[in-house]
Amino acid sequence: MSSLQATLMATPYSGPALAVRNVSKCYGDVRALDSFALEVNRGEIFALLGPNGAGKTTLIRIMTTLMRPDSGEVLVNGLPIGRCGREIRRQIGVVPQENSLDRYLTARENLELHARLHALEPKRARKRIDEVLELFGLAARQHDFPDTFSGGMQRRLVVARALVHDPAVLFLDEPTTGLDPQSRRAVWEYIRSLAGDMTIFLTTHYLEEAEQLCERIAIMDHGRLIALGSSTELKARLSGGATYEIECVHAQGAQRCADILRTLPCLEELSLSGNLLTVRLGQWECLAEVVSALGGTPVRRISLRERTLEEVFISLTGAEVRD
Ligand SMILES: Nc1ncnc2c1ncn2[C@@H]1O[C@H](COP(=O)(O)OP(=O)(O)OP(=O)(O)O)[C@@H](O)[C@H]1O
Repeated sequence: MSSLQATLMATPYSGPALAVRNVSKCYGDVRALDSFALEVNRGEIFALLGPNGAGKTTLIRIMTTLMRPDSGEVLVNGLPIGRCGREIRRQIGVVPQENSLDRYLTARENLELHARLHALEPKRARKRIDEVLELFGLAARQHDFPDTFSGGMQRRLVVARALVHDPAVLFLDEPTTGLDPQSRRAVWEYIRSLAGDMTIFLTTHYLEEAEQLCERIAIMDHGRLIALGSSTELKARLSGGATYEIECVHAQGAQRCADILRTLPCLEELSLSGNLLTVRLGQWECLAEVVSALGGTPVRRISLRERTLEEVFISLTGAEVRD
């Protein structure tokens, strides 16, 4: 162990779990990360979102010591990736996009192999493997081969494997891609149950997943951080007033209302589908004007349409499909 490692490990660390400072990485002409910066607090569940090709996997590969950045600094629990790779690998758990289980080993043997790779003392390994099998609802199937498992069970086994050595920071790269809604929710429950001491960093294409699990969400695109905050904070960034749905009892009434509402100065957008009107107002204060403009038209419901994280994501990263 170098003197730097010894000094860093001897000092109690109270800073962020992850600190990424001014990191750039190019593949030939492609700039995957461009002066990227981010801090993740200890014990936080944090999501990184971005369209295909935004640079998420590159960033995870750098933070998990699988790749060196061209420039910039990355600290994991205060340890610099360039000089303390081995110690960092001891402190992190990684759930890659692909399941990468050994199909010729049983579920338990997969966990035992991981424990040996991390040089866990056998008695401690046995206890820990029993714990994670129990925690992830896999104890009854521990002697079966992963090929006989459902997609959800295989994913749970991969997460369980990443936890065998009790990491301080857990990286999950698209943890629930390809799972049905029930299995996805089950994985969420397990992830939630880990929250507390462990820092969890996940990437996902499911915006609901980020919203359900994470205290803070970062959105990146073209290798840069473009937004950061809680889902409520991110939604509040969307400008453009308030959107209401007005459900009339009859389609004729909706058409008549649409004609009247179109004359109001505060109306920014209106769409009509059958008996449902969707109106965007410059300010929510104009709702009273809208209600009085409806006159005596029979209306079943007027409701505020909440902004979604997807709207924030699309407004920041554009609507075009990436290759
Ligand atoms: N080994 C590589 N060689 C060349 N270009 C690469 C390599 N790996 C990634 N890239 C490019 O770098 C950019 C960032 O890729 P990266 O895989 O980090 O994005 P991502 O956000 O993880 O995408 P996805 O959501 O599709 O997994 C993309 O333009 C990608 O084509």
